[in-house]
Amino acid sequence: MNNGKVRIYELSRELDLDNKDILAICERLNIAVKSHSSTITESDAERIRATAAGQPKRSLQKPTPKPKQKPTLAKPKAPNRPVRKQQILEIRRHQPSPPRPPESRDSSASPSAPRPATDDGASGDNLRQPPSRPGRPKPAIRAPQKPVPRSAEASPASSSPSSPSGSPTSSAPQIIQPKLVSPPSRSQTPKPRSAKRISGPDDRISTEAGTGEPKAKPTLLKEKPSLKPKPVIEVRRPKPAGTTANDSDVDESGSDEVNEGPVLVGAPRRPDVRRPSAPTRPPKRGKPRGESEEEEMRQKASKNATKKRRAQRLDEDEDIDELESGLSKDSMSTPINISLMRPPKPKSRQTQAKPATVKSRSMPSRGGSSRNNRRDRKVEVVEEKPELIVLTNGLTVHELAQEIKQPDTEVIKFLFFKGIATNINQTLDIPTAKMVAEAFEVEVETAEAESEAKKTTEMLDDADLENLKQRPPVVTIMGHVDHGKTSLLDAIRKAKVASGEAGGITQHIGAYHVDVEHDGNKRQVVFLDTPGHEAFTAMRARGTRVTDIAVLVVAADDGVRPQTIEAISHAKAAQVPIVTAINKIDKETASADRVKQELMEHGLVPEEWGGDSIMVPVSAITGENLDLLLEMLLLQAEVEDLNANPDRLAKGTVIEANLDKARGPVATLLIQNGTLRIGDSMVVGSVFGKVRAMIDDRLNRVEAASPSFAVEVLGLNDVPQAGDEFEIFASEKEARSVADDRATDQRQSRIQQSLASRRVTLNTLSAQAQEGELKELNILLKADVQGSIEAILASLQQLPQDEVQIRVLMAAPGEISETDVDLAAASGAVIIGFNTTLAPGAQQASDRLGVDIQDYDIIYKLLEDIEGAMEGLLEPELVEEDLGEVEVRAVFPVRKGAVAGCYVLSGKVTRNCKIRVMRGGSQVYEGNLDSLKRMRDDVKEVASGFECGIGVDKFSNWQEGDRINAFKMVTKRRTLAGRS
Ligand SMILES: Nc1nc2c(ncn2[C@@H]2O[C@H](COP(=O)(O)OP(=O)(O)OP(=O)(O)O)[C@@H](O)[C@H]2O)c(=O)[nH]1
Repeated sequence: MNNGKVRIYELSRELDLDNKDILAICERLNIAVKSHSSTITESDAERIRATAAGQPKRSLQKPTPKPKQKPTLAKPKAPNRPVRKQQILEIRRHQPSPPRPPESRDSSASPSAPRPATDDGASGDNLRQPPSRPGRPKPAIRAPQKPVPRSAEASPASSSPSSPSGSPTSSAPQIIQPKLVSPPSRSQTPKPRSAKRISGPDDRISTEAGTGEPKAKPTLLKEKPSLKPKPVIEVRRPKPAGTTANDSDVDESGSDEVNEGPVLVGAPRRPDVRRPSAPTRPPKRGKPRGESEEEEMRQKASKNATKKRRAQRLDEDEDIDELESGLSKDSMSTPINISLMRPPKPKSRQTQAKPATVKSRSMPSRGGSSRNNRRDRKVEVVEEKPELIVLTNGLTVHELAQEIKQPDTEVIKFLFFKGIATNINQTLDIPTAKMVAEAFEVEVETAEAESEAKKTTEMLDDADLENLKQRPPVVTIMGHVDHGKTSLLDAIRKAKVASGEAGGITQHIGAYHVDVEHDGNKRQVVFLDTPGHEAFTAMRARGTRVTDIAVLVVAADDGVRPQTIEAISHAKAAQVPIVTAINKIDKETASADRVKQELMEHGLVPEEWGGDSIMVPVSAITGENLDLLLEMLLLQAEVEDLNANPDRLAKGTVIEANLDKARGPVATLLIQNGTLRIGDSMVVGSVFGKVRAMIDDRLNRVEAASPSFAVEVLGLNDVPQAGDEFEIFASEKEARSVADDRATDQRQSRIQQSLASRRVTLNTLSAQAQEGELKELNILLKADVQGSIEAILASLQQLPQDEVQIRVLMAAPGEISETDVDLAAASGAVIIGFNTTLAPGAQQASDRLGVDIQDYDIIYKLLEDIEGAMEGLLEPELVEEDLGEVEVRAVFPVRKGAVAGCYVLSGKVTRNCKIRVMRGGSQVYEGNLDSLKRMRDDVKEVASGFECGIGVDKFSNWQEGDRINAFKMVTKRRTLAGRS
């Protein structure tokens, strides 16, 4: 007290209360003070004393109430600051704790350990208390937060050899033993917690505080890179047990720790950081002491601390890992840019994996890792529709949808609008599939071209490889119209075929061979004489598939023309080499160089100009350079290394086929492998045949035909198709069997094709009609008896058929058979059954082929359905529907004209209906009714017997007595009856 003044802190001492308590009292008494150093008057002091009289002394205060005052106390800054110092100081003084573990670099840890039970509640208080107060156990508060018992526990030190298990308070906290060699008996003391702090920032404080060892810690922390976390973790696990101070546990863990002690010393931190769970363990085992609450608090505190530390550590660890992985900091600092292309880290760390993921997605093609590849695949899955698909066979709607990457429903919908009702399992033939694909802007390439190109090689089996012999090249002449293909072939034939033989060739067999002298040997070249330009795309393409070399004829006076380009494309697609014959060089206007120039634009570069394309200027008329052309063909053939195995059963392709009145089916076959002999059993396409006779291109009857030669063959059961392959079988039986199977397949395929393009059901007739495709309804009628048939047919004839005609494909009594279904499928008909049944297999066939079978037992119902189906095909029409009649009884002029005051005579009148204004029997207006009112209100309609006001925008010349006919236009389905 000075001059009658008293300072708060003096008063608090005097009253043995905390400054804050005094301050609180001051506040209550409205005594203005700022802090504990503020002065008050003696009178105020007296008042405070009086008030404080009934207040518990500081030493007796309980922690609980204090927290409430915290906020109040917070104002005075003083109490807050000293917290740390105070903590440490007091810890030292009062720590009755047992011997400090050697590891306790965290001297700070130790203080917490000794805390007696009475500390529990002190947490709140201690913080508020002035630092200098001795005798207070509070400091423990801090301890619990950082208390990292674990490390201590981990380190055997916690149970110092000197201290018996039972005496936790025996040793002073400062004793920090670096040794890990601790005795088995670990004291139950809470010390271990102090060990936890090792990793906490407080550790450092404590270290500085004076423990000798501690200093090493900070170093360790910084040197983390060298630390290896794993071993530490292993070591630490046992700790908790020891921490809890159960003797038995202690012993076990203790032993472990001893063994691994050295590791702990070296790498104490990591474990703490990495194992957040560790701190929670001790409490469980520590319960025995009955300090569960305190334990929990400490754990909480330590958990938080550990979390923070862990976060720090993780960051640090990451850095370490990065260092370990050899990545420089620089490289890590720029990952954002670089990582877009490649993940910077090989390590699988989630936080980094994510960005890598994103990156790899953005640069799918770069991905080198499997993960990236996976993503690439995903991207492919999500891929957009392809530009081109290759179809080798018919395929189902579903398969096609998948091919063109469209939903099944889209394909079905498209087909439906094309009048083809399908389901996803229905097979589409190639033309239909192509149509669909192209509608979805996907180009279609039938596999024909590809397989054609391969055919020549497919003709060879592995077994042939040992017996391969050179064969003549098969050459096709291609080119634009009138460029001289035929003339060239004729010229060659005339020049090379002995006149006697050539003269004998009066019948065209589609192929012929010429003999050429080449390198002193007699060689052959086989020419396929393909049909004229009208069959260019089809037959020429087919020609290339069996062709070894294509001769491109280009008129020197005309140059490259559209079909020239087309021929080049075909040959290239079939990977057939091209030898160009620049024809008509005898003409004055001929310019071979110009042709070469133009051909270069299409990828054919003449050899003489540095390319690899053979070009020979020829004249079919003068015969100039024909030999050279043949030479070049043989040269090219050598390059192609054309071989076949003549010592096997023949295989090849049909060049031409026709039905000869005298000789029956005749086919010109090109043998592509093996040797064809008289008597061979063959299958051509789906046709069986037994070679009865063979005639070569020079009209000679031959017994055998070797590879690359063409012969006319007699003995087939049917006429095959040009382009069909033929194959010889060892036994006739086998050949017949194969032919039968193929015939069945073909039949099936044909049915499906017709089905796909013509399927009709009663329910889909309308759709087809809308497309303008269906003008007739095909019906296949089966009934119980002939009488029913006649009755039904007579009734059907009654139906008006001026727009849609009924076509009865077949009407017969009997059950509906599988054959009926086939017929219906092939002709796009609906089967109508009347009082009849389905034969076995018919239902399955109809399901399979999508044929609609309607069964009736009442004739009028049958007619109704058919009529309905037909009506569905008729365009709907707009018809006028009367609403009512209105009379104008007054005219009210308005701003824009006039409104008619009306009375509804009959029916009704509605807003926006159409009206026709009649006056004296003639129409004065027809149009829309724009406004309809009743008693000034707009209404939707007015019924008969009521008055209303009618306004029309475009008409106001109303007169009393006008009659208004109200009507509306409606769409009506036209009925056949209505049109008869
Ligand atoms: N001056 C001359 N005219 C030729 C030559 N080659 C063909 N011609 C004539 O060109 C015309 C067409 O000859 P073709 O052999 O019919 O031509 P193409 O290419 O077979 O015709 P298409 O079979 O219709 O495609 C005929 O009038 C031939 O006489 C030639 O080398 N010189």
